[in-house]
Amino acid sequence: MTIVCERSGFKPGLYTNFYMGEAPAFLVDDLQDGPLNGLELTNGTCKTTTTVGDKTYVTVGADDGTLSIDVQIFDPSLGEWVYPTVLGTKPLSCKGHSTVLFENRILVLKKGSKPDDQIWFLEVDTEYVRQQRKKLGTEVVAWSKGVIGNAEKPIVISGPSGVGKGTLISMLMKEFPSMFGFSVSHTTRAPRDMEKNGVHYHFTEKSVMEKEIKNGKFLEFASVHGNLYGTSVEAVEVVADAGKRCILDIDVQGARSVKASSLEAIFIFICPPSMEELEKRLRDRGTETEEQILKRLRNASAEIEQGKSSNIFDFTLYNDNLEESYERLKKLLGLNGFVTASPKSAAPREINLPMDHSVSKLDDKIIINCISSGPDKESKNLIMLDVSSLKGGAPGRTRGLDFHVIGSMDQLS
Ligand SMILES: Nc1nc2c(ncn2[C@@H]2O[C@H](COP(=O)(O)OP(=O)(O)O)[C@@H](O)[C@H]2O)c(=O)[nH]1
Ligand SMILES: Nc1ncnc2c1ncn2[C@@H]1O[C@H](COP(=O)(O)OP(=O)(O)O)[C@@H](O)[C@H]1O
Repeated sequence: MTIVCERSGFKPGLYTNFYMGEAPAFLVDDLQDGPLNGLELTNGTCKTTTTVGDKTYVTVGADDGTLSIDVQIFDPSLGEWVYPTVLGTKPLSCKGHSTVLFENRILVLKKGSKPDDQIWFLEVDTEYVRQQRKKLGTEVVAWSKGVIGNAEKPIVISGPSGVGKGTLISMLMKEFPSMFGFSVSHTTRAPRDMEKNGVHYHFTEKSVMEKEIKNGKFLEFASVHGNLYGTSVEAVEVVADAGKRCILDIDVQGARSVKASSLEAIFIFICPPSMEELEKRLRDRGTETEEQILKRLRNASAEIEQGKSSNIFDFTLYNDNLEESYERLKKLLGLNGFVTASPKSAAPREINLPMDHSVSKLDDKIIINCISSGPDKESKNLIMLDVSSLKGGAPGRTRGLDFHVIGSMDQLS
């Protein structure tokens, strides 16, 4: 990838942003006659430009916190602005933003935002974006929120209906409430009597779910026993953001999709001691009609076959005696003899970036130059954003970020 920023006094890839009122580093308006036609920029709008290869990405947001950031791409081969398909949840409530190109993504720093919402990545040419571009046949960009620190690997649990997945997961969550969080899936099936929307599932209309699948909301989805089920990117990320380890209860097709995704996870398959016992558990549970029970039993053999023979699963757990199976599950998760149920590692460092800052890239480092003005002095801080061990990315969060203060200076004003 080449970075084309050839204006005089402008170092390639070093400083590709400006904010209305500051000296512009690179004027989009200069690209060609009138390339901003159609952007309708008004006062109070913040825009940045970043050039990647022969394309210019413009991010536009309002500095009054009312608008999210929108993206347009100027493609010189077409000589026109392209409005890309924007995947992922985009950042909201911006009070201005600055950008810098980092490899195949544009790092966006939101001004005046909370520490957990100030770093975002607009992926413009990552593997995921390239795949989606091919699939959708349009220009694609994808948002991914940046997160300081890392999260523990999620746990994917699969197995036939009635084997005891839900029971084992509930036991784990009850014993270790601060350690584990459940990924609440979306489904088009009807809720059971005791099931709560948003807790057990997000019960969703089929047409709505199909539309959301098209919009890239799901990490994986599958048709199971005649209904649609899917794990949204958000379902996994909210658990990780809360510092908990995410548990996914999904079928074998879903497990296969997760295995192929960028989400690193531990895969566990739960097996029944026999088909007779599985049928007994399903019938005794009393949540399905006879027709649904028969359908689930028919699907069970194929699921067990795939669970055992595919290379998806790291562990197979036979759920015969419940207490013993639960102990074995804890053992394979390394939880035996765990006394304090608080695994949280030290809280990641948080930094409140002041409104007045600029961002630049120096070699492989992101440098943030912050200026804070007090009544009688002005402080300047140089902060390095460590991006050397990024993990994840769209679809999902970009993790592994860290801040280091590398210099500060107070000046009397
Ligand atoms: N692929 C996929 N499967 C899911 C998801 N949520 C649940 N499932 C699976 O769908 C199947 C049916 O789930 P459910 O209707 O709750 O019935 P149960 O397994 O008998 O409790 C189970 O195998 C679940 O693991 C999801 O988000 N994605
Ligand atoms: N090891 C076990 N022995 C006997 N019954 C079990 C065992 N594990 C779960 N059950 C029961 O089997 C039924 C199905 O379990 P559930 O957790 O709902 O399965 P799944 O989530 O895999 O569909 C429930 O009534 C549950 O109480």
